[in-house]
Amino acid sequence: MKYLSTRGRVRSLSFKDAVMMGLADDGGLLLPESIPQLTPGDIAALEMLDYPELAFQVLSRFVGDIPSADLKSLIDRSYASFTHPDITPVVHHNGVHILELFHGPTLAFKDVALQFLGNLFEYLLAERGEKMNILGATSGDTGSAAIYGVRGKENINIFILHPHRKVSPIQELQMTTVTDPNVFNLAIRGTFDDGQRIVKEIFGDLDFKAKYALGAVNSINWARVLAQVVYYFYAWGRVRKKTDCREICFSVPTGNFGDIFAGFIAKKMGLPIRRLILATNENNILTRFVRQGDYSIGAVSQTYSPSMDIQLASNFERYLFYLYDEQSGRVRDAMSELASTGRLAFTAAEREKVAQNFFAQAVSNAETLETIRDFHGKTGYLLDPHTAVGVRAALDLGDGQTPTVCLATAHPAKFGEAVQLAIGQEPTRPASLAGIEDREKRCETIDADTTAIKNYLATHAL
Ligand SMILES: N[C@@H](CCOP(=O)(O)O)C(=O)O
Repeated sequence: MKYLSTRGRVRSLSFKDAVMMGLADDGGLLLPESIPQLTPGDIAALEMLDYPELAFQVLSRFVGDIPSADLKSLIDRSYASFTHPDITPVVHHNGVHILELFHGPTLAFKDVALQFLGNLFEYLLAERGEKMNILGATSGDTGSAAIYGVRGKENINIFILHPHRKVSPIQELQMTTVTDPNVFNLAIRGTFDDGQRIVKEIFGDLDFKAKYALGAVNSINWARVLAQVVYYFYAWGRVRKKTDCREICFSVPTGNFGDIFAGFIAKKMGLPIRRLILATNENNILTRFVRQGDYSIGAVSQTYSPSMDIQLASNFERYLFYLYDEQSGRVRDAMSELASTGRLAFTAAEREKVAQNFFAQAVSNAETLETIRDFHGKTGYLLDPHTAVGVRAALDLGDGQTPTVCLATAHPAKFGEAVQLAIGQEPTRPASLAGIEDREKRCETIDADTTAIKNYLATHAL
């Protein structure tokens, strides 16, 4: 399996080189040259595998250059830190199937890929005798998951930018209370979009990237998306066992388009996904794209689901590559139009193609709280605000026949304020959060300025 860039100027990379490159050197995002196709028989054979074995079966179709025993061992170690024996269990309430993705060390779906990526980086660096400085941006969940994935690891420093006072208090503490010497938290005076832009600008300076051996943990890194493809297959097997369904829908709360793009890849591989329901909060650029063909960047709003407070979705570029029939020249033109005008428009034929894969809904703050309250009232099950956005969209857009799996992307305890507003009491905290407010903290506040961040990196890099 070889990898190419959406912008067409990087080709024929091995999986390992694609992981190390992170953002493609031509500014695009890396994708496999072809998507492995599974027959119904292949899919049936995956249905009841346990999570690590399933992960091995899915990943090995995309990874051509890591010996099987090593890949298996990386996968096993990555999921050993999860607190649920099923890793990503599916629970069923009131006809809604909920895929719980929050049983990793930082209580969000990001752990599923970032525990693996942390171990993979360690493995590749040891093999190459190299060091790495990871640079990432977070709107709340990627940061702590990435930090936990590499804290204390040799030959890796990690620098995470989060928007100052725009993540939940628990999300902030999960990052800033990790005081291992290789972890650097930077609270930027700006939004997540500023952080993501800065990260891309710095990766785009190829001399700087090479000099400081930069590595990417955001979903610009293909390994992130790939590891997330696995749980779509996992949920399919569990829901099929329960309902004997022939097709399935997924409702995915999304901001950066990475999680739902993983579902799109699963569908391209042959998983019988009838609908991918894209659920946004009031930052509704992706919903406007699906519903009206209007992809125009607005100002970022702060909502009760801060991890999705994003305008410019990174992985949208990967989707454009397929929407434009894999013509990288068209992707290049679109990305430069977006950079200069802040918007993209789509033809009727393109909109029709989008509609074959996606339904979309934007869920307001008030609807988010209402959904947490109603669902809790009816079932006793507590949704976090991001999951509530997805559940609301699923209830409104499901076809009433095909089972819909809602991705539960985070534990409600990460968002105490929203839960308190919805049901009048704080969520019960898992053991990992006990006393988190009292722990030592380390974080610096810095302007959302590329040069300032580069200077910081140059001073603190390995
Ligand atoms: N929602 C994310 C934003 C970064 O997205 P990523 O998937 O590219 O890492 C977060 O919680 O940080």
